[in-house]
Amino acid sequence: MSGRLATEYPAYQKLQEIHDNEHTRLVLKDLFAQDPRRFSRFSSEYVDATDSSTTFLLDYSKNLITEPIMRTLLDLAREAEVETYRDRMFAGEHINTSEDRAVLHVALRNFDEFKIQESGVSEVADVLNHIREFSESVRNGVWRGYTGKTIDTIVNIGIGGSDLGPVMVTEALKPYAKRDLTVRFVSNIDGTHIAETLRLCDPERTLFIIASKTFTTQETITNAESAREWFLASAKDQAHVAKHFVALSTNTRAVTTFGIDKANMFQFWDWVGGRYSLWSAIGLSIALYIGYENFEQLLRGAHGMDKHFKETPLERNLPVIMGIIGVWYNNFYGAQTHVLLPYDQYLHKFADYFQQGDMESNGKFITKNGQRVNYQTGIFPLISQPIIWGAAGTNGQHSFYQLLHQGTKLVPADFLAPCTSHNPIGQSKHHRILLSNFFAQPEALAFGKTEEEVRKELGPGANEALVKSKVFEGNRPSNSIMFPQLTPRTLGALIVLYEHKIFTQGVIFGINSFDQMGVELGKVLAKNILAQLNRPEDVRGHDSSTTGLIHYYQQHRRE
Ligand SMILES: O=P(O)(O)OC[C@H]1O[C@H](O)[C@H](O)[C@@H](O)[C@@H]1O
Repeated sequence: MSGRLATEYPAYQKLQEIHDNEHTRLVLKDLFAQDPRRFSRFSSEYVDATDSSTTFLLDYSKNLITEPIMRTLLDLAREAEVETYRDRMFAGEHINTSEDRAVLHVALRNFDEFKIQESGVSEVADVLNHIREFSESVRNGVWRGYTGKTIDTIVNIGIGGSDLGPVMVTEALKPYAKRDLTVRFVSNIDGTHIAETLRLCDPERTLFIIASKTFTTQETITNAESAREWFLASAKDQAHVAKHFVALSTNTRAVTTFGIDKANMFQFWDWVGGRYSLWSAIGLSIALYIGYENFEQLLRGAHGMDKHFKETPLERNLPVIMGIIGVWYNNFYGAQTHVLLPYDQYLHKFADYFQQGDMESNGKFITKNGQRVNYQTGIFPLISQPIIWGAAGTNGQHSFYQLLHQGTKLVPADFLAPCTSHNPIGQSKHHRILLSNFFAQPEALAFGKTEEEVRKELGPGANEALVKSKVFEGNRPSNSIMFPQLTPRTLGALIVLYEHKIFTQGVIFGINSFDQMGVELGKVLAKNILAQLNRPEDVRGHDSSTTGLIHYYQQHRRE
């Protein structure tokens, strides 16, 4: 995050040389054959410092790496000053330079361990208490709606970071949920989203959480207004809003202007980035759904990984290891994407969540110093940030895995799975089948199937084209992450593993991972266009394509 171009570091040049000279020899089949200890050399078990049941295994041995490569990647991390920037983050320095803000999501789950000085940090415990009291009163039926009935549905209205984290975590931790409480999420401005959600709600028993850091986001405010209108159509009296609407925000004035009582506002602070906010008041829907104790376990699991990231030497620091291996593929192999493959249905929103986490953090072409990251040196463009995608369980195997195994693109993958399912139906028959796939896929990707093996299988006289089409070249890298069971605490640790991986890569790339200037232009243009939609003669200042599209809409609409 010094803002220097990654390519300027001596270790970067060295990595380029290693790649140029050795990449043809980096063949997983050979690397494993040459070194019987490869698994133990390149795998590590994480154990939470204060709770030994929070643990996972990271196996990164099926990567195109050797010890000298890892050493040089670690040199790169050191030259980029990953440790210094990490410490500056934890110290509350304003490392988000473009917005002149501290980056302190770590303070939300700190439980007073690290000393952090920044205004608002001392209020974290109070907000957690507020979350505890409120969630308990809703869950135990003390909090009642305007007709005296208990709440049975929570509707979180928010978008981006005010939606994706709670969506992912409430799905992931469903086994811990109070099942007579339903949680729903409305994010899209498309009226269909709120309309279809409200169809499922009873105004007397629904609690709306308006989640927006800024409380100015067009989608959220518009959806919130529509929800209030829908609610008042039944409740009639504005005074009843207080029992059914609460806000999560940093913007007290906008919340009260909307008509939500300050007492029903859960505060957070400008040093919490949207995509790092599920640990803040934005997690209220999580606490309501799984209970405050479980929410706190999630935070404690997150804190454990913070401690690991802060205190472990780089060569054993798991987020750093994942980060530098990612840099190896993105920058030296020209990999353009990274796939997240949780073999756990409860994690089916994991990739969606990290699409924002990773791509909104690091999808930037300008360094902190305002230089353009350089491309097009050598064969591969130096693409510094991957596109994140993925799907849960074996579904992907029946869809896009064809490309993973035999396509022309290198797609580094992370496989994740629990040893024990929360649903051991059929005496865990399902889970054993699931896991057999979790073990098989990385193996197939790494080691493939040779032409010789195919020939043997097909027998003499086999069609040549058929033989070729059945060959798996292998050598496709992956990480595998296994954990005993998906608990709140383990989930907290896993999310933070990725958060700090993203941090590490952002520092190496020299970019500011904590602003999001790239989302602004579209918003400004949409505002301008919204004012022009009524009449064709108002449509001005656009290219012919945009003008043509708006005119088509104006001709065909039926409103
Ligand atoms: O929480 P809000 O202020 O409503 O912001 C919601 C989202 O919108 C913005 O466009 C940002 O790109 C996201 O980072 C943010 O999470």
